[in-house]
Amino acid sequence: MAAQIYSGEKYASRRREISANLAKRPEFHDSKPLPFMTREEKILESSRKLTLISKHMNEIIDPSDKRELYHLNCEVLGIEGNPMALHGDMFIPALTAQASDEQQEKWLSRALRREIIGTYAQTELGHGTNLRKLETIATYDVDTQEFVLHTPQITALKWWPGNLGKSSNYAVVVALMIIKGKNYGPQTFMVPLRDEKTHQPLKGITIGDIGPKLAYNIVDNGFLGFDHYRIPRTNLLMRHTRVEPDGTFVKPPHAKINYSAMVHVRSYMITGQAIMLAYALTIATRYSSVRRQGQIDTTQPEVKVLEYQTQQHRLFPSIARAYAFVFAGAETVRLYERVLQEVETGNVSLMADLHALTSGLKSVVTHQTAQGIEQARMACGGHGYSQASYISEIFGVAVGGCTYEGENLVMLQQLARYLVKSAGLVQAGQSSKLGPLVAYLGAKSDSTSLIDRTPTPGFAEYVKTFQHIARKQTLKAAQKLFGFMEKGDTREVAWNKSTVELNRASRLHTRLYIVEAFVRRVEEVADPRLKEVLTDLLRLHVNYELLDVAAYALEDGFLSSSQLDYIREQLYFYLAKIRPNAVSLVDSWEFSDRELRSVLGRRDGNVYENLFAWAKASPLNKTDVLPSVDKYLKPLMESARASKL
Ligand SMILES: CCCCCCCCCCC/C=C/C(=O)SCCNC(=O)CCNC(=O)[C@H](O)C(C)(C)COP(=O)(O)OP(=O)(O)OC[C@H]1O[C@@H](n2cnc3c(N)ncnc32)[C@H](O)[C@@H]1OP(=O)(O)O
Ligand SMILES: Cc1cc2nc3c(=O)[nH]c(=O)nc-3n(C[C@H](O)[C@H](O)[C@H](O)COP(=O)(O)OP(=O)(O)OC[C@H]3O[C@@H](n4cnc5c(N)ncnc54)[C@H](O)[C@@H]3O)c2cc1C
Repeated sequence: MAAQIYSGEKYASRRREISANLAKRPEFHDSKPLPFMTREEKILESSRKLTLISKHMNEIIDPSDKRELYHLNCEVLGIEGNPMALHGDMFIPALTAQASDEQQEKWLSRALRREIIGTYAQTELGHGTNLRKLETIATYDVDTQEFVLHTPQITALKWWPGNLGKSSNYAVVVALMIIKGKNYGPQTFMVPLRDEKTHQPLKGITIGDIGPKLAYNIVDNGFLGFDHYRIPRTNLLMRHTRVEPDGTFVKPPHAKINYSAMVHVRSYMITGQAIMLAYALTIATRYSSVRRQGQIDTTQPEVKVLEYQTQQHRLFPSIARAYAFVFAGAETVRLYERVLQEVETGNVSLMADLHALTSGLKSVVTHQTAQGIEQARMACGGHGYSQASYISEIFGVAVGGCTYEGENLVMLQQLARYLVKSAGLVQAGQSSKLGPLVAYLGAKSDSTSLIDRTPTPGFAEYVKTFQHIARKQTLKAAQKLFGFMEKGDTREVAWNKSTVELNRASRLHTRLYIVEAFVRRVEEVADPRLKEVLTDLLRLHVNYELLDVAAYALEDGFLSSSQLDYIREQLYFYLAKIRPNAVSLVDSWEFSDRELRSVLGRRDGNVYENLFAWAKASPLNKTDVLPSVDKYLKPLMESARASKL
């Protein structure tokens, strides 16, 4: 199963080897539980481990293999981030996709060797979503052949970039490029921020950390201001866009090619989110198979809470989603890598498809992941609320994904643009022009679903039902938009009046894609035992998902209420059928205790002993009487007693 999760036995067994290697190297382990550390201690500890990784990485992994590096980071550094998180996730990808060969020679090679540390500085205090209205300006000075970076007002301060605050000495900065008074929109520049030797901010730079956040606090998200700060013309990233010495602008082959670092993260984060969901479910499912409370049969001992149907309903559909997301994530990464290669040869034809797909997936997956993690926390009762479970941290980190790389409700609209265009083609009788991801929009629906007509309906019936729902909603939402426009609204006003419906279409389209990705993967599985378990999980998934969106199919009679009852019964059947495999389904992700960082979710299942040992190790328990008691509580009680006398 691990080979299915990690797209092949090779990487699955490399993960095991890496974990086993690290188990023998205590210097790579957390020196104490992260929840017992202050933010400063966590940053120091993370930097220590980062240095070890840099020194010894070649002994443990193949550093050219991104997935091996990812696993090493998960084991050693964990999810709370590290001082070079953005260096790997965005700075290097931005240089790879946007710097010319010459620029790569100069900067990328140094970045890869970790001679410099970089980040991606785009968001500002006043603007994150609407990139065209960023306020940091880069004005070209023809005489000196330099760009002058400037922060004209407080809202133009860069705000949020990870590792900008304290760690990075370079950034890929996004600023509006002005040449001879003309605004050429957001462009990307390589900008030195700190002295390479002293790490002091360079003259003209104001920089610092933005303070603690919900989670992800090892990362020093930062602020940055420029005071007429000069960089050479050749610091504009020039793989696709160029500015000649005389200020002539050479257009890129695609207007949004500069957005590639964002598309990179959106493509990879689907897998990252699946893994965080699987972390929380591993903890909650293991704990639920240890925790005994209440009886189902009063003549029998108390049961494991995992025997309750409600607990299964709380956890198992999310287990199925984690599998679905990791399968969809693998497809997204393959598409991203293909588009990256094609863009190199000047072929930008798939950029729009990739953008639409990743915009939708990013939004749906992060939302459902956050919901699933929060349910996993509640599934652990009181102990889920303790940081010993580590689920609150996992939630805090994962839910950030709903906001970063484009706020979810905004990104759903990007997919909706694509769907509306496709609906326009259908309306115009040009369905043959639809891309493969939306070809179903041009097909004709059956009048009713056949879901309950055979003893075990094939997945095709479910897919057809999801297609029917997504098609109906897309055409309806597009019709709403076109209707407002026909009545005289501008496209923008009409769009705003239709966005709730448009975003519903985007979600349904994306959920259909996820179901199809799951079906595609299960169909490929050769081993019959594995196929049976995955098929059960997929059956649980399609029934749960369909029930969740059934209103769309009930309203036009595509599904009948008796079919809905059938779907419900199928769901309950598969909850029970999956129960004996539940712990194995989470164990198959093969997370070591080190990677999971959860006292509650440890593989040994000694929950109570582990929790007690953890509590005793809490810094508050180092002394019996705290200074706060000596200083305040004792005098308070003493004066109360004295006044009574
Ligand atoms: C291995 C690692 C894995 C784990 C990773 C975890 C790491 C976590 C670290 C967290 C780091 C976080 C970093 C950040 O958050 S960086 C900042 C991210 N910021 C955003 O995402 C901003 C969101 N806003 C935007 O992207 C754009 O402004 C937006 C797309 C919303 C609009 O842009 P714009 O106004 O320029 O465009 P329009 O809406 O007018 O659309 C015009 C057309 O352009 C098309 N388009 C837009 N973007 C793209 C693209 N990227 N590629 C292709 N095409 C694009 C759009 O669809 C329109 O097309 P049509 O006119 O044909 O409809
Ligand atoms: C953990 C974390 C890490 C980050 N790391 C980085 C980084 O490394 N580099 C970087 O540059 N940035 C980073 N960011 C910033 C992040 O990319 C932005 O916060 C994000 O893109 C959202 O933009 P915003 O803050 O402007 O939200 P806003 O756009 O202000 O969103 C506020 C509300 O307005 C709504 N809204 C906005 N526009 C529209 C619209 N057109 N239609 C309908 N509704 C709309 C949104 O849906 C939302 O409900 C990070 C953020 C976080 C939380």
